[in-house]
Amino acid sequence: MVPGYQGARVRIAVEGDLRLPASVVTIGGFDGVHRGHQALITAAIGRARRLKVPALVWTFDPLPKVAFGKARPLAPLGERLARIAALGPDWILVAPFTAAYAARSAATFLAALGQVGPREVHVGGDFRFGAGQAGNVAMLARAFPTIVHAPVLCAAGQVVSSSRIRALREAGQDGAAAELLRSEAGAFLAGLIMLSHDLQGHHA
Ligand SMILES: Cc1cc2nc3c(=O)[nH]c(=O)nc-3n(C[C@H](O)[C@H](O)[C@H](O)COP(=O)(O)O)c2cc1C
Ligand SMILES: Nc1ncnc2c1ncn2[C@@H]1O[C@H](COP(=O)(O)OP(=O)(O)OP(=O)(O)O)[C@@H](O)[C@H]1O
Repeated sequence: MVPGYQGARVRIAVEGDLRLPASVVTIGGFDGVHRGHQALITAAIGRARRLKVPALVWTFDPLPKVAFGKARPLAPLGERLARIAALGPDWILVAPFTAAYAARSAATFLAALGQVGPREVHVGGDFRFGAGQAGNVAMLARAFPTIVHAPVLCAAGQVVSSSRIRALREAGQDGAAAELLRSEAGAFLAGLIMLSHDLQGHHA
């Protein structure tokens, strides 16, 4: 078996096309799918297995910070999806982050989230949503059971973040950046295999 391959099929949907009666959801741009993201997604998948409902990773394309011209992505969408798929969720939902989407209110976003039946939502404490970033975890928690995760730190005790990885790369510290992005050996390959299964499924 390929290391990291969970044996499950990961399905990809576009927001609006998917309705689920129940799920465990985690949400974010997940740029790079670094070790903090991996821990968050893996925890959400663990809870979904325990609750016997599908695990769904809700992400955005383009990344909001890229759409707002604040940063360039660490990796293209295909790599992001493959790295998420390698962690073994049942669904990856991609929301097209258009200007109209970014203008949606926090309440409108919560209504869309409701369509996938969140039994739990897993995010970090800094998660924001809705026009002007008006929505926060307190608002999310009023709508759905919300689990707020403490940030994963690196060996030096600093928060692992996409911004920090970008800064490390810009400073020529590629090794340190790669360490924060590290995942199980073969996991990226396994994710690609799962995605290709998914594409074959769609074309069958
Ligand atoms: C419906 C919606 C509207 C958003 N509008 C804005 C916005 O106006 N300005 C902004 O900087 N970010 C906006 N965002 C992006 C969020 O602040 C945030 O980046 C996104 O939910 C992903 O979370 P993450 O940054 O923790 O990965 C919006 C997000 C959503 C879901
Ligand atoms: N180190 C971390 N540990 C646990 N959760 C994290 C960590 N970093 C981000 N998250 C969570 O992952 C989700 C996606 O976060 P996001 O894509 O903004 O990552 P980020 O690394 O914080 O990016 P940026 O540096 O651009 O702000 C959010 O719910 C966020 O709180």
